[in-house]
Amino acid sequence: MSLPLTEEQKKKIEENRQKALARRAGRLLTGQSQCTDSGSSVAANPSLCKQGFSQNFPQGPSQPESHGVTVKKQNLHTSSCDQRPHSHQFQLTTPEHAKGIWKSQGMACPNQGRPRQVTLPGLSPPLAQSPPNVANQQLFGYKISQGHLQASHQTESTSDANTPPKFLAKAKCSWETPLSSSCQLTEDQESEARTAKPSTSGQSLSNIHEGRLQEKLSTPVQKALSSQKGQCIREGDRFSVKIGYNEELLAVFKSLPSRIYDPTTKTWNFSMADYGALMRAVQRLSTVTLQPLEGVNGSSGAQAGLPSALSLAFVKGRCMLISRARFEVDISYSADLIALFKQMESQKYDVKTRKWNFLLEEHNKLIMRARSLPQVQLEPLPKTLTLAFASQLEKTSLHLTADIPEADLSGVDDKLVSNLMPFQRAGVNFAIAKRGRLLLADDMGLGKTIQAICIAAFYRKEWPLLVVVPSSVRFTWEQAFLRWLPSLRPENINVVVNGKGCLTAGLVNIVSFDLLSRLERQLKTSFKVVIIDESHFLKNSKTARCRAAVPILKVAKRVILLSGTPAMSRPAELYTQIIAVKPTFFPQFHAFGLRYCDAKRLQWGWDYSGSSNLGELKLLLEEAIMLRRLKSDVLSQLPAKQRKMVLVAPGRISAKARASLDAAAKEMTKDRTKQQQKEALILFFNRTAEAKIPCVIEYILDLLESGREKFLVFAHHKMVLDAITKELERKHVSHIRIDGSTPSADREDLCQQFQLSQGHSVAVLSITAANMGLTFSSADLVVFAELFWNPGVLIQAEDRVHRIGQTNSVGIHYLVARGTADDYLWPLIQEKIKVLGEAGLSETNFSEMTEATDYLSKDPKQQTIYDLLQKSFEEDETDMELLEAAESFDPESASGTSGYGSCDLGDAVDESGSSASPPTKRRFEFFDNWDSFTSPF
Ligand SMILES: Nc1ncnc2c1ncn2[C@@H]1O[C@H](COP(=O)(O)OP(=O)(O)OP(=O)(O)O)[C@@H](O)[C@H]1O
Repeated sequence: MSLPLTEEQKKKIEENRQKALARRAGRLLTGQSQCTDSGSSVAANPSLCKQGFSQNFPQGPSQPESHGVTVKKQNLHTSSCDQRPHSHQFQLTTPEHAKGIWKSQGMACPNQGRPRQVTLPGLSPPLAQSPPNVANQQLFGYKISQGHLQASHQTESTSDANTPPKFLAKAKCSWETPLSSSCQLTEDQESEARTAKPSTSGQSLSNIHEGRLQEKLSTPVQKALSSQKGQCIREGDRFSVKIGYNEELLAVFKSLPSRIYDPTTKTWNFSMADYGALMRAVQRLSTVTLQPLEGVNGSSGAQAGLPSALSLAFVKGRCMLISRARFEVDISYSADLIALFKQMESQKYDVKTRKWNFLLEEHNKLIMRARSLPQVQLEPLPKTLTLAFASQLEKTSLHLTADIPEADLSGVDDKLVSNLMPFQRAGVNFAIAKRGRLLLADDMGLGKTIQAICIAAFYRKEWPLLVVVPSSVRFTWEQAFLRWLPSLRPENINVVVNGKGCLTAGLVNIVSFDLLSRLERQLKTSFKVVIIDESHFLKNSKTARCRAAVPILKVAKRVILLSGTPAMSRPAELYTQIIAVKPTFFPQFHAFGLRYCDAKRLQWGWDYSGSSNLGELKLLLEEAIMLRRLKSDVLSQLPAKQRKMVLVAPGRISAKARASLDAAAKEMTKDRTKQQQKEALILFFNRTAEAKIPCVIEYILDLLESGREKFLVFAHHKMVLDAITKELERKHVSHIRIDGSTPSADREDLCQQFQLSQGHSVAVLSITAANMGLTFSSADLVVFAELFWNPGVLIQAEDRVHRIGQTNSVGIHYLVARGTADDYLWPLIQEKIKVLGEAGLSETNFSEMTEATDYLSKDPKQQTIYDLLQKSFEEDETDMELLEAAESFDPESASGTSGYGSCDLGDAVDESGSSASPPTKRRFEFFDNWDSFTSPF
């Protein structure tokens, strides 16, 4: 990417060139007359003439003429192979005619066939043989086009039977004719030859010599018709060669010491030191023509008097950050710049990247000095980076570890502070050091919620607080606030459940992204403290969510963004989150796009979907915006299992489902016979399953949107399993399903399929059919869409993931829907687990590891139901009855207690897939076993 030379530079070059040409012409003519004066032909004393050349002109490689002189292609190169005519008549030989290959004179000369000579008096002999007065000779009255020599003069030729008449008539060649017709010209070439008539008059001596000089500098050797074309391309201080396969050339490549083969581009590249050698070798190859590098002197600028093209080339590049302390310069070769680099104290050359790098503290000095080099344009680091790394830029010595002070959390509830794990405490310190504006991007399950609550609580004086979350976790957030901040009363928390809600009614206001975009107009004053959970939901600036949230964030004093996956596919997704935290960073997206999104201008506009300079982006984010720890970084601080009770949104339960549930609950509290009570209980469970479906689906989709790739979803009712798989199919999410109807033989295969799958994959599993014997250790999250009254079965199901082979801490999410049977099942399960733990039969303590363990209200009606459940489960036959009854649940039936196929039967169903009723005995064996574990008393 070189810029045009300035007028002054051009003028200077032209002056130098003219002087050099004049000097050389003088020397050349002296040499020439010596040759002719001696009265011998070139052949008689070739070395003398050759020497005369070599003293003045670069040997070997063709050179581009970059001094404003038109390049005419002619091979005037002298050669040690003395096949030149021993006369003033210009003669060329045509070897290997059969292949149509035009061998250079520098090659070992062919001797196949007797060379036939065509005399062309109008053409001059080679330069070394030229008489002093050559002005009127048609030295350049032909040109090589695509390796063909084309002449436009009247040709006097000896008659040659092997020369095709057409060629003789039209081409008017002046070389020894080939023995075949391979030298025939195409129509295009003929017309090219016609238009290539030389000016035969008015050519000054200097012009002629200029032309010769150009030839000497820039002309590739005359090649045969089939010569393979290639091109040299400059790449910093190296160059690559773009050409197809050629055996001879490959041998040359392999002989060059600096050779590197790039398998990606399938090209060879070399250091500039080998350029001259390569071009000289190529000149001697008959099968290859290489277009030289623009502006580069192949003999490394060795000719006296000529300005080095390399030193004149305009180079443009930029600085890139490579670590918190160093930056590198990405720029093409410039001798002056290298000299400058070497003056820098902290200079280092990276042999791998072939780039120079320096300490940040030398950045400004380097930029200033580079500005004094007229041929160099070096772009400094962007302002955003210099601001973010200001401390490094100003440093005189290197302190790489950023000291983050311990925050004073004495104003935050002790329950929370004392429960923070060390890395969580460090996260809080980081946030406070960043004045409450950050993107907390810890891996999923590392406890971003507790950290965010702590950070927000540190700024409690600035509340009311706004918490924007995916709608499926609004109530989980409410519970987390209540759990970790006992100083907060439930009435201080306002969960906005619909479009009629008020955004500012509480001290803590929790709202979903979608409701925020509907309600933001309510805001008269801005929130000073805002938490955004799953902030990557804001990745697209055109969405209503983003349009509503970003203005709120820009004016807020504290912005706590939480995301385990801030960008799921490309850096462009980070932009809105970056400006939400630091509105002054990259105020224009385009600047961000150019640097980090590999922005490309296409026909219809700019494409920002790519990525570039990711290392630098990571450094910038980590320095100024983001804190990210992976599970593997803090594994030693994590419990093996992290259970989470997710209170799914009651608002998602339809009015019809709610009515059914209420009716079922009412039925249970009536004074009925034992059998009637059980029937009511069964109906209550079935209606719970039905009611939870929309919340479960919403939660699973939110997990997928949040970047959770692989997880297990356990459910009990066939109706729930069906609804989940149907939705995953609709969304084209890869998944497997194992339920009671899955033959044993297929289960292991499905399990393996899931274990080996890449990307998004969900295992939809029946609690009763897939809770043992299978390993799903490639996932680290288990979601229970439904609760099951036997906690032993739940723990066994959890352990499908938490087992040998699992290297991560495992997340367990229990979806609990308020106003359903879950209200009773959840405390009941915890109670049972507690009993097991006390008896030393379970290490698990749900009560300590989950939020909201005591949300069950003490309503007498509810207490009755709880008691009923507890009593029922203590009876041996209840499992059987529940399963049997649930199996026949048909949501469409009036009673809700009849019909088949709605509940998954676990291992009980006949593996042949028969829909006939499975043998009852076998069906319940499994539960009998589990009762012996879970109900020891
Ligand atoms: N210090 C802690 N003490 C007790 N429990 C904790 C602690 N930190 C996290 N947990 C528990 O770990 C579970 C996961 O935490 P949380 O949901 O905040 O993770 P996350 O990072 O937000 O995950 P995701 O990105 O999946 O939402 C929760 O049940 C939470 O209560």
